[in-house]
Amino acid sequence: MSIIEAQDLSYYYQDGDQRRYILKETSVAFEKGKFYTILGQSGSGKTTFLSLVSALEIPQSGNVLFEGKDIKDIGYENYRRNKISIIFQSYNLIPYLTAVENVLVPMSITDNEIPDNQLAVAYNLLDYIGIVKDKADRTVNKLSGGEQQRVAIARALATNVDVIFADEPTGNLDEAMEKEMVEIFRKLAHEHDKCVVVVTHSQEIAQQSDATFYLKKGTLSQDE
Ligand SMILES: Nc1ncnc2c1ncn2[C@@H]1O[C@H](COP(=O)(O)OP(=O)(O)OP(=O)(O)O)[C@@H](O)[C@H]1O
Repeated sequence: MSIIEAQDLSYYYQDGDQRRYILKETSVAFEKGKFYTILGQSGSGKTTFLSLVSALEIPQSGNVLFEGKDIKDIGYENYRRNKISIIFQSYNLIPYLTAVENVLVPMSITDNEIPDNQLAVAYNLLDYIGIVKDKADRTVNKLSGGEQQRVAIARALATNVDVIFADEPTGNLDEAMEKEMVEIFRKLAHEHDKCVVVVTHSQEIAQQSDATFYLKKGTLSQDE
């Protein structure tokens, strides 16, 4: 069964008296244990799509289901806080906190069960993603872009959710770092049974994923 399902999603903005559709009755389903990519030209609506499936925006019509249940009924805030994580191109970390403090933040606001030894869990997560203790204790503005994105991935894992959305996560990183990030996403899907959905411009990343969807004219499909 799919963990995330978009059903007939439509999203438009009003341009004078015209409705400009970014997404038009598009449907797609994602499963656990798989690493998906979404490709599409600039302005095709990829970020908009991620915003809808992560409940940062609400579609004018259509539904998003999580484990078969409409996220409207789960509650948008509950869904955002407890069911999914988002990784952004610009990391969106809190710059004056250390790496480990950034990872602790979502643990303090989720309703999901988190072990008592949160600090140890946070250090472990960072270590797993390649941030050793010395770097974990640095304020994040003293880390490189690649290191900051690792912290953002560790933060995304902190609440133990099954679904990870990422919007151009390697957009600010060099090729070597991009490869390492892709390895992490593959591992999260294949070894930790996460559902990982990555929006990207990179054909190379798409080739490494289990399935690629192309966003064109408001519709997602597996055909180029
Ligand atoms: N509220 C809005 N008002 C006007 N235009 C909007 C609004 N929301 C989105 N758009 C436009 O919709 C289009 C789709 O935007 P979106 O950011 O989803 O595309 P994208 O595929 O992620 O692009 P990129 O690859 O460049 O990040 C863009 O042309 C954007 O300017």
